[in-house]
Amino acid sequence: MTIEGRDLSIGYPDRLVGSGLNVRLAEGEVLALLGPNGGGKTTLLKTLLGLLVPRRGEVRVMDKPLHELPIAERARMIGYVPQVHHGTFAFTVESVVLMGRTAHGSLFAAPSADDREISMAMLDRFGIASLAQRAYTEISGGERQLVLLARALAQEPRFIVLDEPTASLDFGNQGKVMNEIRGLAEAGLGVLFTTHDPNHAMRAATRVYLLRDGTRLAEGKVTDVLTVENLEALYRANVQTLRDERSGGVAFLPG
Ligand SMILES: Nc1ncnc2c1ncn2[C@@H]1O[C@H](COP(=O)(O)OP(=O)(O)OP(=O)(O)O)[C@@H](O)[C@H]1O
Repeated sequence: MTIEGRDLSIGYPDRLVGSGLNVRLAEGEVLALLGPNGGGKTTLLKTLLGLLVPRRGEVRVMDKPLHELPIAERARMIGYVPQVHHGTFAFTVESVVLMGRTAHGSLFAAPSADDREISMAMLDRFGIASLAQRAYTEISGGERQLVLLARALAQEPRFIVLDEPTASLDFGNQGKVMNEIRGLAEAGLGVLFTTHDPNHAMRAATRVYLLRDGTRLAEGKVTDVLTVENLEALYRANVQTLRDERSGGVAFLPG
């Protein structure tokens, strides 16, 4: 099963952001999308999710046009973790996660015991079960990011799309989320995430897609594409590497 964007032109009513984009995400793989600020990553994600209409080309899920899939089926198929937001209404954290379960029942039905159990298990998975009865508007940015992750997983989708999932997280939680992403792919989900840290792509992704000015700069296996040359071209900045003598692993440093 795949999500596929074919020959996509992406953008907003008054602005073309990118064109000629072909993206494919299969179950069981992790695709990392990297690129400079304003390069089009979020616009591409939203187009693949059907939140923005492509100006050209099409998005297909399971080889059917995305727009032909009923909304409820889309919700069961694809989970989305947007860039962290503040929230307007003071829902409890548990209620926010339970919203992920509406993909599996009626929007207006009361949550079942199963829904509550799954939601609490997801909060526990990210070490934030103690926040369940707190107001979503009164927790930290990093905590909100973990709640949104828990909500997307409570949805039990086949694909999960994450926009900068580690942006507000502390060092420990960044590692936890990277491990979680790998675990999800091992469990058979297809995962697409954006990041500003090539090291996170190195840790968690099977493939990477480099996007600059709405154009694909390179795409392929992590070890082939994450090179100093490609990263310097992507960010128009100097990049250095640190090599660990024992493991042979490489880390990238900006500047
Ligand atoms: N709602 C909008 N209407 C018009 N233009 C927009 C809108 N949102 C973003 N843009 C523009 O589209 C371009 C791509 O933005 P996008 O958010 O996709 O970039 P990004 O790669 O996700 O950036 P960042 O890394 O800073 O989050 C930018 O030039 C941005 O100013």
